Amino acid sequence: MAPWGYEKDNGPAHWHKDCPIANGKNQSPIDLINGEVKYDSGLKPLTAKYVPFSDAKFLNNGHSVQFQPSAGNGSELTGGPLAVKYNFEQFHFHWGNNDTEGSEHRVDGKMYPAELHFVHWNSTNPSFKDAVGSGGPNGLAVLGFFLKVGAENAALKPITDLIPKVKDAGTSVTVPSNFDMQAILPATLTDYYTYDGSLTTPPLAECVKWIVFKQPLEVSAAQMEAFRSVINRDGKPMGGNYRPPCPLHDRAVKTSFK
Ligand SMILES: CC#CCOc1ccc(CNS(N)(=O)=O)cc1
Ligand SMILES: [Zn+2]
Repeated sequence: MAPWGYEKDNGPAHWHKDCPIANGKNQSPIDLINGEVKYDSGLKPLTAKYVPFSDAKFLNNGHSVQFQPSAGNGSELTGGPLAVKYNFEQFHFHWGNNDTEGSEHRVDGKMYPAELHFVHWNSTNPSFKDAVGSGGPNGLAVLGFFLKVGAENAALKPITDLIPKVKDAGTSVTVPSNFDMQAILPATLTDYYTYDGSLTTPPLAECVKWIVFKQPLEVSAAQMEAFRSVINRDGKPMGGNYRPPCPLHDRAVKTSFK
């Protein structure tokens, strides 16, 4: 199979050939249906502490654009549905070629123009790769933020301003060390959906505690256009790099809000 992607000949419908777990019972993303979720008063507030990175790259890996520090720096996620501390690994985006599509998760069938994922790994593992392969839904914790078009996002501007430098697959740039990742997050990490799921890209491992925030972040139309200028490894616009929703099967989606 050609390397996986989102085109007709290598997209989500093909992924099961290399990753049979694609047809598993704990796959992501899903459609978050408000009439079927259950409020859980036991969900604690989430705390994300992101400290400045001295040497981080912003790169085009052919299927997304990704902020990737070279090694751990003590940025961590705790609380919410998580029993232990999780280390920050990377963040990346999924988006569409127009404002009616682009997010991976949906809310009552509604798609947002984009979705931002902050990937973290369970610190009881020796490494990120061990956490992916650790089995069960506590290997990784991914924060999902919907993006909608509105005001310019000043916190993401240092990143969206770098996009022209990583237009082509396989390119990367160094991110200025004064980039403040914490500023991307809302002041309080409240009102989220959480459920046990998987990576939404190969290897599709069912190792993820998903935490998807109800409140979208805003980005400007110009920032959305920057994403839409990114090219994938086939030389085509990368927009459309989202997996469609997967069956919920017998999973529960819990909410931190009523
Ligand atoms: C071992 C291994 C591996 C690959 O690790 C990843 C990590 C994150 C992702 C992105 N997946 S998502 N969209 O669910 O955050 C894909 C592969
Ligand atoms: Zn993702």
